[in-house]
Amino acid sequence: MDTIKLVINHVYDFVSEKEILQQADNATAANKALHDGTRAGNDFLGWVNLPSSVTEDFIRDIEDTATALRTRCDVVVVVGIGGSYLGAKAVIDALSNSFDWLQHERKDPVILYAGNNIGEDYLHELTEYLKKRQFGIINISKSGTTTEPAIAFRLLKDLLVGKVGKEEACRRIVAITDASKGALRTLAGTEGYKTFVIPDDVGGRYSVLTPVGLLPIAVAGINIRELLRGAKDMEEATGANTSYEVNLPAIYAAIRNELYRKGKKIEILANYNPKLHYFAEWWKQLYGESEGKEGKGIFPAAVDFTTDLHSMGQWIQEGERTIFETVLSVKEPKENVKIPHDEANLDGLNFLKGKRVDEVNKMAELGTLIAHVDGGVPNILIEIPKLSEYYIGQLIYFFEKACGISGYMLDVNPFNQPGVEAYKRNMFALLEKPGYEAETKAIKERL
Ligand SMILES: O=P(O)(O)OC[C@H]1O[C@H](O)[C@H](O)[C@@H](O)[C@@H]1O
Repeated sequence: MDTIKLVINHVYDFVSEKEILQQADNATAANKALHDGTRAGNDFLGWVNLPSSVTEDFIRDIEDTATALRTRCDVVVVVGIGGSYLGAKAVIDALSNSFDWLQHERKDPVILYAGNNIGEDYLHELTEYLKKRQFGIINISKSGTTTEPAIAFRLLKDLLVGKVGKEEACRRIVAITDASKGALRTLAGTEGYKTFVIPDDVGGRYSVLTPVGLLPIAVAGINIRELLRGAKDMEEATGANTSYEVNLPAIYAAIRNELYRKGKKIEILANYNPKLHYFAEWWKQLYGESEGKEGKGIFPAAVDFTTDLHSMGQWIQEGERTIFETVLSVKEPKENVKIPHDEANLDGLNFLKGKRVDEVNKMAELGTLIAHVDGGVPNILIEIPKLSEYYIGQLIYFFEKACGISGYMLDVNPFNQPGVEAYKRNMFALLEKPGYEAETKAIKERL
């Protein structure tokens, strides 16, 4: 299999090869536990064999539904928060033209997002824009009770029904939620929306290869078969019996845990391709919610280079030495752009004439890697041959698998997120939600 590569020699000044090898048993046991279901959170392991268990009927259903939405809509709004939108946005942004929404004579609908914030102006501006468009909605919520998407969906549904009538609106709304529980399931049943199920044993942040990610991705015109093929190949290459030396997620998980033990408390995921910005946002949720608990866990941060070398670069080079970097390096860009000659040469850059822009980017990447390692920042490199469905599929499964292994090596349950409830309880108490009377009284006394 042609594959993404893990380059680890730039951590050796901080964690030795021997120390990495010493983690073989731990990492392999953690990987095995994900397959055997013998550790905490074993009711949320549906993602482990997901790529290899997808059926042709399922893919067709997704593709047919996507075609129906594509036929009726110029714009499709993905309503969801956290794991219910980040995976789709990560993949769509990685594989689409950067100026996608500005293209005229489009063949694919524009994908917009709502329900991932409670911004009043955002919702106003979105609904104003949609008044003039033929739009549809993919409403995604695993629990079916999350406040942010529920508010956005109320507004968008009202707008759509008012614009095209109940019957047509029903053809343009798809709900993706739990098989039986939650308000969204009930609503979809009453209204007769087309629905897809988020499997019980797949948590939100591991759900990009379920309809949660696949439907919006297919609507955007991206090949989900290739995405799944990449993920499946990575699933096969990282099975329970794969030996540690060639098990990329196990090695990555082991290194980051060793670095953490040595005081590297923050991991910065860096990219040199602006299309990967949201991939890092997806990764942040995956690792942040999975590992940040019980007073433990690496803090996942992200930067876009070279953009952020002109802002965060100073901190990374010379700030507190508690960080390490994981760099996403895309080998081959899709296009070929050469730097032109300039007669006046006022910027002094004629020495670059005729060189590809990517050559400059690659030298910035190499120069930064050397500078950061010299400055005390260990670097892990993930080489991606090119941004394609197939390799993004590999990368998704790689990071999911590594996250499960890493969480078990840290001795936490990587599949729950109890801490997320704290703000919700306070918000509901402050909003005087029925049933929260005692909490309302208690919180108001503190104000
Ligand atoms: O899909 P939903 O149930 O609406 O949840 C959406 C998101 O919000 C929750 O509060 C969790 O912290 C996330 O893990 C989840 O992805």
